[in-house]
Amino acid sequence: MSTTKFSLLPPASNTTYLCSKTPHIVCSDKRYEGAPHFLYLPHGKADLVYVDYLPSVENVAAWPIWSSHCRTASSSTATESQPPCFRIKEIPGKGLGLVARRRISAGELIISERPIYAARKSLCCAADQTYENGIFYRAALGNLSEHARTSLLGLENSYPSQYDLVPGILNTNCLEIRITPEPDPTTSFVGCFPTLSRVNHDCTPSAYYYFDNSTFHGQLRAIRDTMEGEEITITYAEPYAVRKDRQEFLQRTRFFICECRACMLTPELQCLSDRRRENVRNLINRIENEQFPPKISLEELSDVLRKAGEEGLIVDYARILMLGSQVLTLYNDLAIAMEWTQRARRMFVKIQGENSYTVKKIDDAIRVQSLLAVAPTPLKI
Ligand SMILES: C[S@@+](CC[C@H](N)C(=O)[O-])C[C@H]1O[C@@H](n2cnc3c(N)ncnc32)[C@H](O)[C@@H]1O
Repeated sequence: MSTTKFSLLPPASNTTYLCSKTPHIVCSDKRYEGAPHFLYLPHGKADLVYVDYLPSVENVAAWPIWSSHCRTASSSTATESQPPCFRIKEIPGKGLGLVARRRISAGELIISERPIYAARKSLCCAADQTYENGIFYRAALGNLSEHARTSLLGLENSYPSQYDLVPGILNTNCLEIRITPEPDPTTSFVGCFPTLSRVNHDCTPSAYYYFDNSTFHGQLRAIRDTMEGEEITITYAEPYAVRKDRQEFLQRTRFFICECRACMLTPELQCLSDRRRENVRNLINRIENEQFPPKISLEELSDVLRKAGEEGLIVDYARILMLGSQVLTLYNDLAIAMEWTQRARRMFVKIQGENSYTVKKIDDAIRVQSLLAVAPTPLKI
C-alpha cells in the first residue's frame, strides 16, 4: 500500500498558467494550443479536480450543482445520521477493502461519494510529460485542498516502479464516470474516489458501482444480501468473460492474480462456469450489437437467463431480462415480455437506483408495451 507522505515536486519545467480565477481553471501547458486544462471545484477549497480540454472544462464549470451543494472532502454514506454499513480493513492478499459491519440487503445504497479526481481517459500531453515523470498529474493535483490531496495520495499504487507515484495511484484507482446524462460509447471518463476506490474485485461481486451524472456522485449498491463480516466487492472485468480472459485483463490492468471462488474452481467446474459465461456473453452481444434484435426463442432466452443466475451474475441476469423483453415484444408473447420488463425494472432499481438511465429506458419500454397491449391489431413481424 502506498503510504508515502507526499509533497508535490515542482515539474521539471512549469508549463502551467492560471487561465481563470472564477471558475478556477489552470491550463496544463502554455506551449501548445489545445492543451488539457484543470478545473478546481468548488472554487476556494477545491476537493475535486476535473481534467479535460477547455470547452468541456468550461461546460462542467457552469453546472448548477457546484453552487447548490458542496460536499465536504469526506465521503458521504447512504444515511448521514447512521454509521456506515461497512468498515475499511486489511483483506489478506488484497490490501485494504470494504467489509460489511452488519447485514446489508440487496438494493441498499452502501455509499455515495464525489470523486476527487475526474478526467477524460485519454488526454494528449506534450512528449516531455510522461507517466514516468508524472509532471502532468502532479500539476493537476496542485490546487486541490490539502485534505483532498492527502486522501488521494493515500490510495493504493499497484503500478510498476517505472511509473511515477501519482499516475500510478490514479490508474490503480480509477472507476468509470460520465459527464453526460446518457452513456457516450465514444468517450470514456474516469474518476478516483477516497472510499469507493477501496472496493476490491471479485468475478461474482456482491455490489455494483454506478456513476450518477446528475449529482456527480459514484454510488455503490449491494446487489445481493451481504452478511456481517463479508467483503463488499465489485467487478473490474467483464463479468461474463471466461476465466482466462478475466485473469489476463486483471493482471494487465490492475496487476493482480484473482483468486476468487469463480477463479479457483476444479477444472470440470471451471469448464462449466466458462461455458455458462460464454453463453451469457454471446446472447447479450447478439442482442446488443444488432440494430434490430434478432429472433431468439423464449426457451433459449430462459436457458441463458438461468445460466446467468447459476453463475451469480446478477447484473447480467437483469440485462438478459431487459434485452430478452425487447426480443419477446417484437417476436413473441407480449404478456411475457411485459412480465420480463417489470422484473428487469425491479432488479435495475436495486442495482442502479430509481433514477438511473437504465431504469428510465425501461420505463420507456413499459410505456411502449402498454400501448401495444391495447392496440387493435397486434404487431406481427
Ligand atoms: C482500486 S484498488 C482496491 C483497493 C486496494 N486493495 C487498497 O488497498 O486500497 C485496486 C487494487 O487492489 C488490489 N486488489 C483488488 N482486488 C483484488 C483481488 N481480488 N485480489 C487481489 N488484489 C486485489 C490490487 O492490487 C488492485 O490493483
